[in-house]
Amino acid sequence: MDLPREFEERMKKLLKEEYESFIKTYNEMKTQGLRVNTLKIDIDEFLKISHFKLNKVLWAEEGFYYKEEDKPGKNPYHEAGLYYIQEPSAMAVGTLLNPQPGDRVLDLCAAPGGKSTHIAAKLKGEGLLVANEIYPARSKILSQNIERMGIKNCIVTNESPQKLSMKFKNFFHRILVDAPCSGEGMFRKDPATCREWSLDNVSMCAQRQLDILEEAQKMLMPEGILVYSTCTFSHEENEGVIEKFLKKHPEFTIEEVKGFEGFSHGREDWILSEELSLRKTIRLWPHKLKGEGHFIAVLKKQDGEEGKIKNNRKKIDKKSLKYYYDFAKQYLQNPLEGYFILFGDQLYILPEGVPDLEKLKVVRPGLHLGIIKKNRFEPSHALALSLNYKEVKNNIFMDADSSEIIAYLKGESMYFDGKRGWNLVSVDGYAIGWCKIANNMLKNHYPKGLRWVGL
Ligand SMILES: C[S@@+](CC[C@H](N)C(=O)[O-])C[C@H]1O[C@@H](n2cnc3c(N)ncnc32)[C@H](O)[C@@H]1O
Repeated sequence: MDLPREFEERMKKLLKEEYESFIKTYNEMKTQGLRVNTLKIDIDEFLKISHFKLNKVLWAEEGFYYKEEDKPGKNPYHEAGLYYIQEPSAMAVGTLLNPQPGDRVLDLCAAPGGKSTHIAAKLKGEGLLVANEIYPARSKILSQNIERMGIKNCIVTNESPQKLSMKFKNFFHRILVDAPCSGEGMFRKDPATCREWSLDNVSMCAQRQLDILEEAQKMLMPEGILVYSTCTFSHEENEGVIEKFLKKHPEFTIEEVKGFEGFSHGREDWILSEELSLRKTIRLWPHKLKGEGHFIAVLKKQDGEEGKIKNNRKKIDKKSLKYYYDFAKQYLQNPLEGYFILFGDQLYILPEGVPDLEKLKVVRPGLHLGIIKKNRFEPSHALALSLNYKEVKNNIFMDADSSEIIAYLKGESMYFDGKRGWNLVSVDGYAIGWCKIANNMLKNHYPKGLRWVGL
């Protein structure tokens, strides 16, 4: 790989005798991983049904290395949300954040959603996840990934950290700042980051990271946990940012966390700091473990006030839900219930404990159920992916290695002898989308934007 000269020189100076083994990794293959979505399938069952050649990632029980030839990105199980393709080192962040069912968690820099979907799996459907992304186009991709993984208790916002912190004062039990960074740890995975690297950019990133952390800390409850992570090696963006943050916020301390084989500690000596607790931060190096470069700091807020959040939301008039209930009676074993909310004609169920979202740009205020049309209800793709086939009355089952499932994913209509009306299509028993049956024809409702092309 063609690395920036200044980057190589810096790393040589810092790593000294370790440099040779570090630099050799750039001639090796990048590591690739997938994380089983335990919201939909348990790990043993996944290992039984998938024919991938997988090896365990040490620091994430749901994480596995896969082999390129298995092409897990182009597989019906992927579309059914049975796993998320995630760089193995990145899985350490969810492990160390360690969210508990019932927690309120904020993922402040969330797109495309690797860590958010990991957090959601750990919440096991209980509690609240707010997944935020500042760029509109990226927030849509984040929302799609949340939906594919069948997550019900997540709202997706498209806001700046400043705007969010005005709303959610001292509200979250756990916050993740997976900060935008110079990406030095991802050069093998993403050569574009390598081309864009400069020392000026490193400094700019460090300032932006501090600004983001400043907003994040306002939203954390006392005793809450704030995890800061980057995928870069630069000490300015790692130990440097944490040192500056702690100086300004003595109410935070660095937590001692469970290490895993291959993890290294932070380098306070690289920023000439006497703050020895910086050693408790974690570094993941490609020459010491099977993964790309990462930095993780787990911080705890010792004191402060707990926030009170108002919720003046009016309950929705049940009459406007008539078409939803007609649909649910005809097609679901039991109607999904909860706190309903209508955004225009789009119907959602809000997760529990969501405060008033007024004045925020909300991409997805919870589980999208569908659209209330003039005289009927049309179920959403998100609803399909959040269901188990046992919750639905009409089902169509397809095998993962059948030509039918490929045709379905390509958006084709086909002859099919099934029950009239809406049917849930499943691959090996895992929901993948809707179709409608009429006159022995299957009308395909797999979303246009997700359809497979060129196979
Ligand atoms: C490292 S990526 C996040 C990856 C994500 N957590 C995951 O695991 O899939 C950082 C994200 O921060 C966003 N970002 C950029 N500038 C930002 C800012 N000023 N405030 C908050 N987020 C920002 C980027 O658009 C990007 O999506």
